[in-house]
Amino acid sequence: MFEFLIKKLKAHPRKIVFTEGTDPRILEASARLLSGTFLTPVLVGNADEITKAAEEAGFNIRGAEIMDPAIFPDMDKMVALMVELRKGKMTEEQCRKSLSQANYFGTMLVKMGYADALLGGATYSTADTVRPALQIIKTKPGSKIVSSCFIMVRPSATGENEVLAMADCAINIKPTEDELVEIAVETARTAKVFGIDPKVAFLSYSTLGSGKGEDVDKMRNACEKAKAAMPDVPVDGEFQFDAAVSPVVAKTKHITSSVGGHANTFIFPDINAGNIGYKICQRMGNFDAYGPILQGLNAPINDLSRGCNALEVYSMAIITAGLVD
Ligand SMILES: CC(C)(COP(=O)(O)OP(=O)(O)OC[C@H]1O[C@@H](n2cnc3c(N)ncnc32)[C@H](O)[C@@H]1OP(=O)(O)O)[C@@H](O)C(=O)NCCC(=O)NCCS
Ligand SMILES: CC(=O)OP(=O)(O)O
Repeated sequence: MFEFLIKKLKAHPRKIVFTEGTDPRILEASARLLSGTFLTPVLVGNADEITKAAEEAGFNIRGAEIMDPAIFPDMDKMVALMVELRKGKMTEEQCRKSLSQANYFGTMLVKMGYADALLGGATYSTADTVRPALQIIKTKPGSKIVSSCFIMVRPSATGENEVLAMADCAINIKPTEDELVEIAVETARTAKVFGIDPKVAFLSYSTLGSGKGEDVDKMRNACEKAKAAMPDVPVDGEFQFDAAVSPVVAKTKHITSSVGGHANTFIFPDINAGNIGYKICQRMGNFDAYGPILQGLNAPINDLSRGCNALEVYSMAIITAGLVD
């Protein structure tokens, strides 16, 4: 599934920071990465503890770099840079304290060029993984917000994978109309990277006015703006999920566009719907969930679900570093 990214990495090998250096899933994924030569793990933590955890779990991590904030020789330089980047929002003392933690330290390793990418969140919550990136790395030029999407993959009977994109399931709690437009544009772009020809549905509890309410209006208005923002991509809504994916239901609910019944890129109204929706798909629909893949951030940093397994860590590491420009 991600061979195209491995090929890219083989041409330009990278280093990726893992903020949870002693987690067995991270160690297993690192061992697997080290058996290739395209992505070097940089494990954050105490070297003795990491080595012991790897030995106990039976994983060979020879070749991985280990970076321990407690003995990092350039810590003063790192603190000074973080104080400058936080522009009066954090004191030197607050920055030094933050940098003793793997999430902030790892993010600064990327900022300072010690590594190319970062993957965290095996035990850190999404908020604690993403906040340092929002504060230090910031949005890339042209983006107003950082958002996220999941690439959902399920093998089909034909042997071809069924691949969907879902957003925003992890970052923006209650996106505004304009934020939903930005999320849709970024998600259509991400979908294309993963071989999806996007058909974007704005989801709701209403299909084309069948239900009333502020949230329906928000999705309908955002959908109209998204159509204007990406005229070359099929976009439609507001749709209920069944009308978005079932051609029969789409016909019954009088949808005439090519998106109805055939959507593969889903924009949820808020994080409640998005997070619950992708997890239902993953746990009851047998989809593998890759993400949350952050969009609009000025460096390749990604989060994991704490429910992830080692294979998902391995794949997300390749996705994260493979998306380096
Ligand atoms: C992402 C999240 C952690 C940010 O929350 P927060 O840290 O409380 O946010 P704050 O408002 O204090 O902002 C912190 C910084 O991030 C920036 N920021 C916050 N959300 C942002 C976004 N979506 N895009 C870009 N920047 C953002 C703020 O501008 C601020 O920058 P500054 O400190 O330089 O001024 C929060 O939106 C969140 O908790 N989201 C849900 C995460 C979650 O639980 N997901 C479910 C499981 S995946
Ligand atoms: C993405 C997500 O839901 O993360 P977690 O399961 O860690 O909360």
